[in-house]
Amino acid sequence: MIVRIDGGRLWDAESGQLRETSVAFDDVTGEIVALGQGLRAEKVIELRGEAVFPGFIDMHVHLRDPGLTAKESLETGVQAAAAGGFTQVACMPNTKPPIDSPKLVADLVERAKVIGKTEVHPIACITQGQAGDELADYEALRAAGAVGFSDDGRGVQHGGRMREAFLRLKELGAPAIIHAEDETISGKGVVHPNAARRLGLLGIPIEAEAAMIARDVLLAEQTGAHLHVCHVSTEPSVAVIRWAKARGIRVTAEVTPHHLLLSETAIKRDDANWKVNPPLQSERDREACLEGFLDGTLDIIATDHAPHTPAEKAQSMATAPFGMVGLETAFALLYTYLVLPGTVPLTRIIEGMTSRPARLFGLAGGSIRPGARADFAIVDLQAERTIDGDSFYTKGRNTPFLDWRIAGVIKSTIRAGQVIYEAGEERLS
Ligand SMILES: NC(=O)N[C@@H](CC(=O)O)C(=O)O
Ligand SMILES: [Zn+2]
Ligand SMILES: [Zn+2]
Repeated sequence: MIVRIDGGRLWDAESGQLRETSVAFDDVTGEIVALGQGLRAEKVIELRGEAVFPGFIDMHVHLRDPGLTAKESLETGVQAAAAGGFTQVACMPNTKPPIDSPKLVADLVERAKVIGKTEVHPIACITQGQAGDELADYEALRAAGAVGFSDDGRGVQHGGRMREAFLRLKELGAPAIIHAEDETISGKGVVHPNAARRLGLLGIPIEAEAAMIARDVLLAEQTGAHLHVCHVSTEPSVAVIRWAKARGIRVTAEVTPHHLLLSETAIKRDDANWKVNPPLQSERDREACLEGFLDGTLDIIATDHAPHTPAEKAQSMATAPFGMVGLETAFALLYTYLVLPGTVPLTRIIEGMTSRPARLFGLAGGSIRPGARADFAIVDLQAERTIDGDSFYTKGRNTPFLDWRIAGVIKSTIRAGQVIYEAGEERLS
C-alpha cells in the first residue's frame, strides 16, 4: 500500500531546511516512492507542521542483552531507541556472555526483527570474551551480521594484539571501533582530576584517552584498516584525530551529547548519575569537542546509551558502574542547547545523526529521497517538556539531565514504512 505523509515539514539535506511538502512510501517494499505535492496514495498520515527527519542512527548503545537484563533488555532498549527517533542502532558486545560468537550475533538480529521496532546491528568483540588476548573470528561474526568490532567498556591494552586485529579487519573491510583508554594511565580513577580533588575521589588523567588513540591511528595508518574512535572527550584526542585525518589516515570518530553539553564543573556532589567513561572533562575539553564536531574532525553523534539499575547508581561514585542513558533525550538536548542558541547548525546535528553514520558504516536509511528506505523521525519542534525518568521506556534512570527543560518531542518513528513508535504508547517489558 502507498502511504503519504501530509502536513509535515520535510528535512531537505541539500538546503539544510525544512520544507512544507509531502512524501509517499510503499509500506510493502519499505521504500520512499516520491516527494512533492499531489502524490497518489491509499492511506494518508496527517501531520500538523511537525518536522520529518530521516530516522536517526546511533552507532553506540548498550542493550545489555543477553545476561544483564536487569539494566535493559532487547525489548526495552529498542523501544527506548524508537522513542528517541532512532530507526537503527549498533549495540556493544559487553554483555554476559560477550557477543563473540556468530550465534549470539544472529540471535540479536533475529530477535530484534521479531520485536519489529528499531533495527539492531550488533558490534562483536575484538578479543574473545573481551579478555584482551585471543582475537575473535571476524569473518564468521561478520557473516552473521556484525557491523563492526569493539571491546567497548575497555580498551585493548596490548598494542601488538591490536595490530593483528587491524590487519585482519583490513582484510575483511570491517571497522575497528575503539574504546580508547590506557588503563595503566587511568588506573582506578572515576572522574576528571578536578572533580576528584573537590569530592575526594580518584582522578582519571585526561591523557589516558589520547594515548591510546595515538597508538591506534598509527596502527591504522600502517595497516590501512578503518579505525572508528568511540566517545571522544578531550582536547588532545581531538587534536590527534585532526592530525590523523590531515595525514590521510582512515579514522572516523563519534562524540556524545553529554560530552558536548556537560563538563566536570557541573558535578556538584558525589552522585553516580554523573559517572561515565570517559568522564565529563574540563570546560576546555568540552569546547574542543564542540569545535571538532563543527569542523568534521568528530564525524557523528552517538549516545553511548548505558543503562544501569537504580540500585547500582545509588552507590558512591567510587564504586558505581560508569554510564548514562541517552537514547530518549539525545535529539531534544542537542536541539535545545546547541541548535536553538545558534552554537551548532541544525544541519550538522541531523547529518551527524543520519547521513554520516549511514555512509560511514554502509547502512540503509539516512536520507529522504525516492528509493531510500522509508525511515523517519517525526518531531514536534515547538513542543516542550521536562526530562522525567518516569516517562522513559528504557529501564535505566541514570541521567544527569533530569529536570532539564527540552524542546523537540518525538511524535512517531517509522522504519521501512512501518510505524515503530507513537508518543504515549505502552511500555514493553
Ligand atoms: N560509557 C560508560 O560509562 N559505560 C559503558 C561502557 C563504555 O561505553 O565504555 C557501559 O557499558 O556501561
Ligand atoms: Zn566505551
Ligand atoms: Zn559504550
